[in-house]
Amino acid sequence: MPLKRKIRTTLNPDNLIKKQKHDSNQSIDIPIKNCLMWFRTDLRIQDNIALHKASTMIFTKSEKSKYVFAIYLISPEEWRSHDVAPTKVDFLLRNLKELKESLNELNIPLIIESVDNASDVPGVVIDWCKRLRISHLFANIEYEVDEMKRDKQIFNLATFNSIKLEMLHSQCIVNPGLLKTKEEKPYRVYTPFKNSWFRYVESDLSILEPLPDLFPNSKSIRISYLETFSFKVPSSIPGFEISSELAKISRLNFPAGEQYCHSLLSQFILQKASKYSNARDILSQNGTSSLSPYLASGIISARQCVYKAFKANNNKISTGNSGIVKWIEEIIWREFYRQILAAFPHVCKNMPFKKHFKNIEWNNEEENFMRWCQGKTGYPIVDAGMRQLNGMGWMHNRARMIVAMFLVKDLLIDWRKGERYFMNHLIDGDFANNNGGWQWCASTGSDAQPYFRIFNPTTQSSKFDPTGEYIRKWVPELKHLDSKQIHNPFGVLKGSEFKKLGYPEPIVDHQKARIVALEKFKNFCVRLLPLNARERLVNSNALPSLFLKDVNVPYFDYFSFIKHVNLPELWLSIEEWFIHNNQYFSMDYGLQVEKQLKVYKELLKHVVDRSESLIYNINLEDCNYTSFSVPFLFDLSEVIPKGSHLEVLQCFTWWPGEIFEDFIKIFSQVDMLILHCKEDNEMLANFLNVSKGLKALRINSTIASIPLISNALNLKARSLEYLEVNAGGSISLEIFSECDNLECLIVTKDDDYFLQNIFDEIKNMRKLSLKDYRKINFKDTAKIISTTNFHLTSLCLLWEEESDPENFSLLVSTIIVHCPKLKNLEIIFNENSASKILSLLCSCDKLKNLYLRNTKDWNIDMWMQNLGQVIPKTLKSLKLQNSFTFTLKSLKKFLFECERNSINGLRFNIQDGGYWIEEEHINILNDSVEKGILDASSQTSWMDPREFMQQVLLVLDE
Ligand SMILES: Cc1cc2nc3c(=O)[nH]c(=O)nc-3n(C[C@H](O)[C@H](O)[C@H](O)COP(=O)(O)OP(=O)(O)OC[C@H]3O[C@@H](n4cnc5c(N)ncnc54)[C@H](O)[C@@H]3O)c2cc1C
Repeated sequence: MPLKRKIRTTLNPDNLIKKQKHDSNQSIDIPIKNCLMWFRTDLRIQDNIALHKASTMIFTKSEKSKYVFAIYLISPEEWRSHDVAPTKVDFLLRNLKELKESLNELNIPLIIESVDNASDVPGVVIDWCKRLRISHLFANIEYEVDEMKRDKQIFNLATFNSIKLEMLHSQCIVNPGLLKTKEEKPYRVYTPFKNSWFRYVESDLSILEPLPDLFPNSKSIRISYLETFSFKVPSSIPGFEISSELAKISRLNFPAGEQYCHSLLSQFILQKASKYSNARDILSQNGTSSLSPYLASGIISARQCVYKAFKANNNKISTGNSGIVKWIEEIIWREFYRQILAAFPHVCKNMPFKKHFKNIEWNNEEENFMRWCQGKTGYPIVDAGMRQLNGMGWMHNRARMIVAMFLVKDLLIDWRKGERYFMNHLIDGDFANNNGGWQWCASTGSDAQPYFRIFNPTTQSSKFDPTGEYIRKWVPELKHLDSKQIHNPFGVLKGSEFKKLGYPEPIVDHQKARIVALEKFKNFCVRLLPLNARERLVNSNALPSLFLKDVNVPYFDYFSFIKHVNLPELWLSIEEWFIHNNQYFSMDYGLQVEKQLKVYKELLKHVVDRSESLIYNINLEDCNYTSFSVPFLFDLSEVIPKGSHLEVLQCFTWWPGEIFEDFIKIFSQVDMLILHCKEDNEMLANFLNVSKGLKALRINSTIASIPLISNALNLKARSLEYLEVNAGGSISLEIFSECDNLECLIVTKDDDYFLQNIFDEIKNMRKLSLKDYRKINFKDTAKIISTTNFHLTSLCLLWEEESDPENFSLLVSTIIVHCPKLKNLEIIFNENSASKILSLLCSCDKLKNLYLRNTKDWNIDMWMQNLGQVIPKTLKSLKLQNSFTFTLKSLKKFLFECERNSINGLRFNIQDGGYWIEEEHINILNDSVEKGILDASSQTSWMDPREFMQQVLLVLDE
């Protein structure tokens, strides 16, 4: 029997609403007497759906003797069991006072009653209903499991007492449960949820409009029910007291009341929202809205927030000002986590969203946990975050992510302990967001960080608190440190200086902790057909126990296996590996085995189902078209949705046309293409003709004429931004004269055509690379460079033979004049041109990477000694081909000059190790690494399609 997921349908909020409707259809309509509004996490009068409904019901009946009452129950036991922070209770009480006053102006009394036992809550509400002659009880839904259980009891009690309970959705703009995947399932991944959310709201923008103002009660209520106006809001609750200092800070940072909250929102939208995209991550900047306490307690609705943003964004919601859209997307995260809570109630029961993570063995070392809580871990950024939480009851989002990740991945402490500590201290403690945030950081949640992504706290610190201002504010022991020392004082300062700070040493070594964490988590995210997935399937009788053998590639019949496997369950175990692989699904190597393909295809279906926004990366280079992989590839259109986005396609032109016919049905866009041309292919040409895009193209190994493909590429030429031609011969290169937008051109193997045509108009060129040229000379190259309009940042000029030595000075002076932004230079030179290279270096004051090459062995002793004097301070990497040799003396002189010239952290690399290098060379180099002049490094040359894509992006994003 396959595994079945148990879902507790009775606690689904929509079921509760359906039940209300069902029961009310069956009972006689209850005559309206008075209405009671039960406030819970919705302490506002504006845009409060339940309150509005109650008020409208009384007003439309226009009966002066019928009224709306309001009630709030103080329930310390419930608060304790949900770890509500004292500072949040204080905030609630302050807001209750404001709410009471606002209601008072509408002649609505607010009854406040304390209930000692949580189980008494339903009875107390119904008692009040009886006392006040309530016929209709209104409340907004709370999605947590305990709250839903409580409301179910109230519903039964109310029905028994002939009171109609109306529960309404008011926490979200798009109610949980409304948006579903194509398979009618709740979303588990944020991005498709967000896209669907935008589509839904954009289809009817009136959803965003807040409700109109409330109708007041008739003043006569003050005569008939005077005593109900006399309730007082207590100023504190025993067991939830806070220190006077925290009370002061809390009042200063988070004043109470709807009015204040709306002025905060307006100020944010007016002054900060447009810069939100960048400012939101900088810890010392007050770049976020600080509205979370108000949203968490319902002082403001999400709809009011988004409506204001929408108006400021010229009535746009998913487009327009990027800062505003980003902010709206954060509110959508809030909606996402609420729908997760409603659809997967097991998250409320201390369970990870991905249940297979429940068996991780945590270290849970109490001492480490205490130090984390107190902000004494020795990692300044973590400590600053925790001290901000302890000091003001709130923490910046970036800091929340850093400290949470640190607790789980560096200290290997159960995320639930952190989640609880947060709830116990946050003024904005909100179960859905907190649980979602923690599970995201712990990699156990819906759309969580993959387990192998572990924040380095020191890097995070220098990136998001570059000046150290945030750390200085919260960790005063470090306030005198400069912006370099402050992120890692233990690593940077001398022992004695560090001791003087009175600040703790790091409790763990991040690098070691990272490795341990990876091992721990890896057990839960195994590769194809993982043991634990097999175990689960065996335990649930989905598979016979012979499948339990711990072998990497199990020897069993995949076909019968697949019949037994419950793929959605298996999917849970391997989802990290697929989906979080940068959102790319790569169909490459390992496709040869028919049975494996079958599994692969089934899994692909599940990958696709779970991520609408999946981007495909197809590498057909390794496929053998006589093998089984072909039928599988022909079927792709059954699996991959129409209109999908193909980011990189790597293929041979001799692949069967049917494959490309399939691609035409599926992909509407191809961004990058790596083409191995051997012959023409009509279907591939058709596919290129109908697909949009094509920013980058690499052509390899042309030996035959390919007019159809050439024509297709011709039409794409205008959009090309990156072009790499590693093919000589018969490809028709005329197309490239159309490449007006080209930013990067790499040509190996020459073709006369380039000389005459392509270089006329390359004004946008930022990277130019000419390799293995025979016919081109320095003069022509200089001419080409002079047309690039001063944009070039990378230049690579490699010839097999130097064909034009006399024009080398012209080339160098052209580079000097026309390449003021040059950052990367790769060039061949010899004895004759050596001095020119030195003068070139003198003028390249932005150079970062320099690769010097030669085609034959050459001793560069003299030259090397001068090199240290001229290399720019910006240089970070110097590579020499191993055909250059030099003595120890010149190496020392070079390093001495580098030191004198204040060169720091230069990566010095002799390609392929340099076979002539002796031990003494190595010792000298190591010495310089220790002194900080050099930085050790290595290099690789192999490049797979993913790297190709990264290289393209790097050039285009520069
Ligand atoms: C480990 C962890 C725990 C968290 N615990 C809580 C919590 O208990 N309560 C809480 O409200 N938020 C929580 N968050 C989310 C987020 O950190 C806060 O909402 C945000 O810092 C509040 O500041 P702001 O109001 O200035 O946010 P803004 O950046 O101005 O965002 C506006 C609103 O969008 C919502 N929002 C923003 N980011 C998120 C997010 N990542 N997830 C869900 N909603 C978001 C919040 O309601 C927020 O008020 C947590 C995040 C993490 C990583």
